[in-house]
Amino acid sequence: YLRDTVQGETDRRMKVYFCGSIRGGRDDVLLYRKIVEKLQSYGTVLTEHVSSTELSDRGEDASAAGDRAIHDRDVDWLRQSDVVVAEVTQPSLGVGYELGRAVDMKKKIFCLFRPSSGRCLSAMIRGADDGGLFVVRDYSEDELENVLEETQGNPTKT
Ligand SMILES: O=c1[nH]c(=O)n([C@H]2C[C@H](O)[C@@H](COP(=O)(O)O)O2)cc1CO
Repeated sequence: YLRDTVQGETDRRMKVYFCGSIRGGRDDVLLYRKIVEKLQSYGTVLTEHVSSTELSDRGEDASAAGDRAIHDRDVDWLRQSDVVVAEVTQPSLGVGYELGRAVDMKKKIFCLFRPSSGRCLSAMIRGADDGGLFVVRDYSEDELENVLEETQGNPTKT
């Protein structure tokens, strides 16, 4: 039952903050979709919009809310979250910023990177892996199902 509840709190679902590139580029949006669907079997994903194919690299409607509103809402969600899961293959300033803030908040962080992209992950992300609260996991697309199930780095195991 630990799967969809927070340890010691059987009355509420785990809150997951998912990070993925938006203005940094939407190349991996279908992968974000798959990750978010999987995470939704573990708990509530606060940032489901990140995985929406409707959302372009312009981001959410900034005219209605403004970038400040997006920022403040997201930092608030980050604070509320039990775990942060980030797909970090597509470089994104916003994702890097969220991860830095999350480290400061001492959140449990799980980063997923695909070496098959040919990219080399930022040292500020790979180098933040401490084998404890901050874990970076290299994976390939066909491993996606298993990677979130694994004990080591599994966001649902505390
Ligand atoms: O419209 C938005 N809504 C939003 O929630 N974000 C947050 C969530 C994503 O994990 C992250 C993406 O940052 P960026 O847009 O710099 O790639 O920032 C970012 C934007 C646009 O920057």
